[in-house]
This record gives sequence, structure tokens and C-alpha cells, in this order.
Amino acid sequence: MATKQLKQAEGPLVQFINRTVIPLLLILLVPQSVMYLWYASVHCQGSLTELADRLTNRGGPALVLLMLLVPGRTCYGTETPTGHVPEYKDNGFACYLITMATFLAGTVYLKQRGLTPTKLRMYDYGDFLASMILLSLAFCLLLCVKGVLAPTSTDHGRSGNYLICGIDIKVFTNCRFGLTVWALAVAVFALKSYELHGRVVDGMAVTAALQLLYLTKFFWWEAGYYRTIDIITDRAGFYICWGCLCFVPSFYTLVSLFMVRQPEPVGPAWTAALLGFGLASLAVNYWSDWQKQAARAADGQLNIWGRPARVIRAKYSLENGQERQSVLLASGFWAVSRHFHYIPELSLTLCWSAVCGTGCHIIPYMYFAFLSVLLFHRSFRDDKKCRDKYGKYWSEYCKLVPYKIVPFLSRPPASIKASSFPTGSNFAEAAEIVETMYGILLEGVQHYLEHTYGAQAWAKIRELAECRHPTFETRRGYNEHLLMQLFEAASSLTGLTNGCFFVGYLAKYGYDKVLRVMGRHLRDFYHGIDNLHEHLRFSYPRIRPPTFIVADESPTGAERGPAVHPKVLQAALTPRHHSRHADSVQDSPARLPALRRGQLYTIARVLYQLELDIGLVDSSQQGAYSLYVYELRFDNVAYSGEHSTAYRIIDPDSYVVPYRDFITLFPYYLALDRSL
Ligand SMILES: NC(=O)C1=CN([C@@H]2O[C@H](COP(=O)(O)OP(=O)(O)OC[C@H]3O[C@@H](n4cnc5c(N)ncnc54)[C@H](OP(=O)(O)O)[C@@H]3O)[C@@H](O)[C@H]2O)C=CC1
Ligand SMILES: CC(C)CCC[C@@H](C)[C@H]1CC[C@H]2C3=CC=C4C[C@@H](O)CC[C@]4(C)[C@H]3CC[C@]12C
Repeated sequence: MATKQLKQAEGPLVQFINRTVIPLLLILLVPQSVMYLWYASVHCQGSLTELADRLTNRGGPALVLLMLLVPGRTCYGTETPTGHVPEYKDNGFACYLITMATFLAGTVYLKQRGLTPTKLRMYDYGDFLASMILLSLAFCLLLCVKGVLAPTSTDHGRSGNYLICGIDIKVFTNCRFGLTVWALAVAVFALKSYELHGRVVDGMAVTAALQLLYLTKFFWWEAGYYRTIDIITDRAGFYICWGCLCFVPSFYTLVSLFMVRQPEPVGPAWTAALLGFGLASLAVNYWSDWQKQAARAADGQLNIWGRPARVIRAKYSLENGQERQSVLLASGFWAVSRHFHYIPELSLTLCWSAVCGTGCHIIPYMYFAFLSVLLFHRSFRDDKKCRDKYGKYWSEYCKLVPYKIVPFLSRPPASIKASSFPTGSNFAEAAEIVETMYGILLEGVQHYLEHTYGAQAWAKIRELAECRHPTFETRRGYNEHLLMQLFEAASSLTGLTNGCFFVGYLAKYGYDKVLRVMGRHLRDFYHGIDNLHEHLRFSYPRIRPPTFIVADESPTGAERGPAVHPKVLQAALTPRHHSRHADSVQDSPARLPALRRGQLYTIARVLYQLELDIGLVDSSQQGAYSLYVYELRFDNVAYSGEHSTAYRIIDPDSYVVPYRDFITLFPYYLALDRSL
């Protein structure tokens, strides 16, 4: 009872501290403290001051100074959703060269005095890692606190533009610290191996050469890295910052560390093969990164592999509604698969790991395994990021380049492909797509409303309709309720009462020409619209259009005698199992005919320059169908007198094809009954 009262007395903040923060700190810090206390007792004469002295990282500040002082040209990162363009100083390559040259000069200097860097305490890797584990964790906690109390900008958390005293945190942790320490570690381990074995071990030389060349390539290309998801989208937190401060120096360098004590000779043939294949992989990886960058720099106006590059000019919107355009390359390596360049990245890694042989050791291949998972996962993350950003343009790109990483292997799921929805959709999206409405209809609504009433009105309508999609993709499926919800929201806000927008939108994309092919006269249109819908199934297999039947027809016009009005009977096909559609019709009986009326009216005016007078004569629910009977009054000059008025609505679920019809349609067949 007392405990319950005590709990009630706790505010939510106290509860959060007691139940989350303190347990988390205990889990994070106590196990490590035990190790540090052991270390201080055994290696620091029990002195905590000496422990602190050993754990102080003296290299970090020097790298910060280099980053700040070394000049470099200004380069720009990817524009953030709020329209901010991050600015960087491209001095990574210069900083790297200075660091490595200083290391080389220091090594020579020490050698002359009978020492090597590996003999100095600062190169004791155990101390270094122990210090980095603790410092990086403290640094991440500091970032968390700063993020809450004093965020850098409104973009904080998205742009990668985390500044502390003018230093971009992610550029520092990833490029200037993590990768520089990786390069230094590879060099130190190679030296250590030389010291221990008194010779250059061929495997160690190959792995060191490949890793150092890879890192040199990275720094040469560093400005390109500012446009990757690590910098564009990832937050400066545990994954990126602790990862680069601690995980990269320890885990990424494992192969070299392993080789120091297990020097497997690989022999000249393997040395040449691994070095050759590794260098080729490095070149292809760099080449494909370069192709992407070059295509963007040239705004798609370049030749790739001797041909004009194929690009998609993808539009996207910033948060303030401003439109932007970007180039998506679909040539060269970027036509083979999406992120094909991960394959050479992995094969290079395999080459520098395989120098350790196949002696049943797992450690040298752990980085390769980790990277495979990371890159596979990354390709999905990037797909999602680009789909969210570019919408239908990304779908177009995925159609041009359907494979992910491994060409011909990574087909999109069959269910999605069969329905011809954009490739690259993930399963969650596919689930949403099932039995829904194509985006082209919604695009029409958006296009009309935005152009007629403005972007703000469209935003308001979306809000009223509870529509979470800022844009629509032509061939993606959406919930069928959405069209009616948008239409109703638009009606309440703008007084819009009919569906004229769709036809205007079709005309914009040239579909009006297809409609015109149906005949010269409006009556041809009414007679042919069902056939056209059938034809559309080739491109939009899940389309569920209404059926139009001309029930009665008469001529109009002075030269043809008194006007007798043709009647068009419209049956909106709503099969029973598509109950959502049926519901929407029942929810809003007045709206659907209004929508259709607007379409009929606009078609007559836009395509046939005819003013149509439309009356809704009857509406009813007939089993699976909603039935609307319209009377259309217009100048039906083309009517010549023949027309069958017989019509029948057939429920596809219960319809049995008479065998005579079947045999006439399919003269060659093999009939099997259920028991074969
Ligand atoms: N060793 C390691 O741990 C790792 C190494 N790497 C390596 O780093 C390098 C870069 O990483 P990577 O993963 O490619 O970078 P990203 O996947 O982060 O870059 C993808 C970005 O490039 C743009 N983009 C995507 N497709 C196209 C296209 N067809 N045409 C033009 N632009 C496109 C998009 O950004 P936008 O918004 O500008 O359109 C997209 O978000 C690679 O060499 C990779 O192998 C990568 C991960 C881990
Ligand atoms: C906490 C850990 C389990 C995971 C940490 C992962 C990060 C350290 C790494 C995630 C993405 C990595 C990188 C991306 C791209 C790069 C370009 C390449 O040319 C050099 C390496 C790197 C900068 C690389 C570095 C480690 C990651 C940030």
C-alpha cells in the first residue's frame, strides 16, 4: 500500500530517471568500471591518476586542430528538407597526407634513436581502445544532452550539420578521426609485424597496401561522402559517432591486428592474385562513385561508357513546398543494379581478409561478414529514403534498374511484379497496395486542386481528408476511400461539386488523344468506354472501372426532328468482396454520382466541344452493384437510328459462360473435369 502511494507521488520525470536513466547507466558503466579498476590495480600501480593519464587521448585534439587549420576549397552537401545547404571545407585529403607524412617522419626519427612508434606507450592499442570505449560513450551522452538542451539548428537530427564550436561532428568522427586512426593502425600493425618477424610478411604487405590505398581513395573522394546517408540522414549518435570513434579503429582493423601474431605466408601467386583482384575492385568501386558524382555535376549532360548518360530528372519538394530537381543516373554501373558498387567494396574486403588464409579462423572474416550485412541493410535504407524523397520518379528509376546490388538475383517479390506495381517496394508497402486504387486518379485530384486553388488549399484539403501522402505515384495503389475523402474535403472547402479535374489531368498527360481515337462523336465515346477500360488493364491490371451501358438513345438537333434524349445507364462495379468500395458508395450516395457527372460533363466539353445537360434519373444498389441512371441531353447528330437497347448486368462471380460461346471463342481447347 505504502509503495503504491510512493509511486503515485513520483512525477513522470522522477519515474523516467529512476526506471530508465539510472538502470541504463548502471548497465553501461558498471561492467566497464570493473575492467578499469582491474587495469589500474595491475598496470597503474593502483593509481587512478595514472589510469586517467593513460586513458587521455592526445591524438584527438591534434586531429581537430588539423581539421580547423588546414585550408581547403568550399564544397556543399545535400540540401536538407528545410532548404539548408550544408557547407564543408574539403581539406580531408590534405589532413590525411599531413598525418601520414608526420607518422612516417616520426617513425624515421625514432628509428634513428633506436625506437619505433610501436614501442611508445601511445601506440599501445589496448590502452587506446580502453580510452576510446569510455571517451566515445561519454561523448555520445554529451551529444544527447546537447541535442535536447541546445540543438544546433532547426535541422538538428536530420541534416548532418551538427556543429560544436564550428566543428562538424560527423565529419570529424567519421573522416578525421575514425578513418585516420584506421590508416595509422594499419601502418602500426605492419611495423609491429616487421619488428616481431624481422621481415616483410607478404600477406601483411598485401592487406596493408589494399587498406591504405582504400583509405587514400576515400580521402581523395571525401567531398562525395558528404552526400551519403551517413551525413544526409543519420543522427550524430551511438551508431555513427561511437561507431567511428571506437568501432572503426577496433573492428575495421581486425585483419591487420590478427596478421601481426599469425603471419600466414600466402606465396607469390596468391599475393599477385589478391593484390590484382583487390586493386581492380577498388578501381570499380571508385569508378561507380565517380559516375554518380559526375552525372550530378554535369546535370546529366555527359557520356558514360561512350554513350549519352540515361538519367531521370527527379522532382521533389522541400518542406516549404518549393520544388527541386535532381538527377538519378541509370547508366554505367548505375544501370547494372542499384548500388552495384557494394560488390567491389565487398570483394576488395574479401581480398584483404583472405591473406589470412582459410585456417579455420573466423576473426579475419568478421569484418567482411559485418560489412555484407551492413551494405545489404543500407541498400534498403537508401531505397526507402529515395522513395520518400522522389516518389514516382524513384519508381521510374526502379523500373529502369530493377535489381538491387546483385544483378539478376535480387528480383522484386513476384506478387508485386505481377501487379506491375513499382519494383523495389518493400513488403509493408505491398500489403497496403492490395486491392486498392491506382494513384493516377489521386494525382488528377491533386493536380486540379493545386492549380485551381493553390498549394495552401491543397495542404488544407489533405489535412481535412486525413491524407498522409504529400504526393501520389501514378501506378501505386492507394486506399479507395481516399478519393472520396479528398473530394468531400475539397467540396467543403472550395465548393467543388463535380469530378471535372480528372479529365483535365488526363488531357495534360496526352491521354485525351487516346480518348479521341474512340470516335468523332460523343456517342462513340459512350459506346466504347468499356472497351477502353478493358484495354487499360494491360497497363493497370488491377483497375476496377465503372461499367457504362447506353440503355436508350435518340437523335437530337433541328435537322433530325424533335429532341429525344439518350439515356446512359452507369453501373459502378462494386463486387461484394470489395466491401470498402461499396461502403464508400453507401457512405456518400450523393457524392459519387456528382463525381461521375463532372467527368461526363468535362469529357463532352473538352473532347467534343458539346455542352451536356445531365440529370440523375435513378440510383439503386443491385446486389454487388451501385446503379446510377443518367439522362444526358446533348446534340446527338451522329445517331443513325440503329442501336440495341438490350442490356444485362452480369455478376462476374456467378456468371456461367454458355458452352456455345466458349467453343466459338476458343475453337482449340482441352477440357478437363475436376477428376481429370
Ligand atoms: N566500408 C564501409 O563500412 C562502407 C563503405 N561504403 C562505401 O561508401 C561509398 C558511398 O556509400 P553509398 O552507400 O553509395 O552512399 P549512399 O548509399 O549513402 O548514397 C546514396 C545516395 O546517393 C543518391 N543516389 C542514389 N541513387 C542514385 C542514382 N542512381 N543517381 C544519382 N544519385 C543517386 C541518393 O541521394 P540524393 O538524396 O542526393 O538523391 C542516395 O541517398 C561507396 O563506395 C560504398 O561502397 C558504404 C557503406 C559502408
Ligand atoms: C555501432 C556499430 C555496431 C555500427 C557502426 C557503423 C559505422 C561505424 C559505419 C556505418 C557506415 C560506415 C561507413 C560508411 C561509408 C564509408 C565510406 C567508405 O569509403 C569508408 C568507410 C565509411 C566512412 C564507413 C565508416 C564506418 C561507418 C560510418
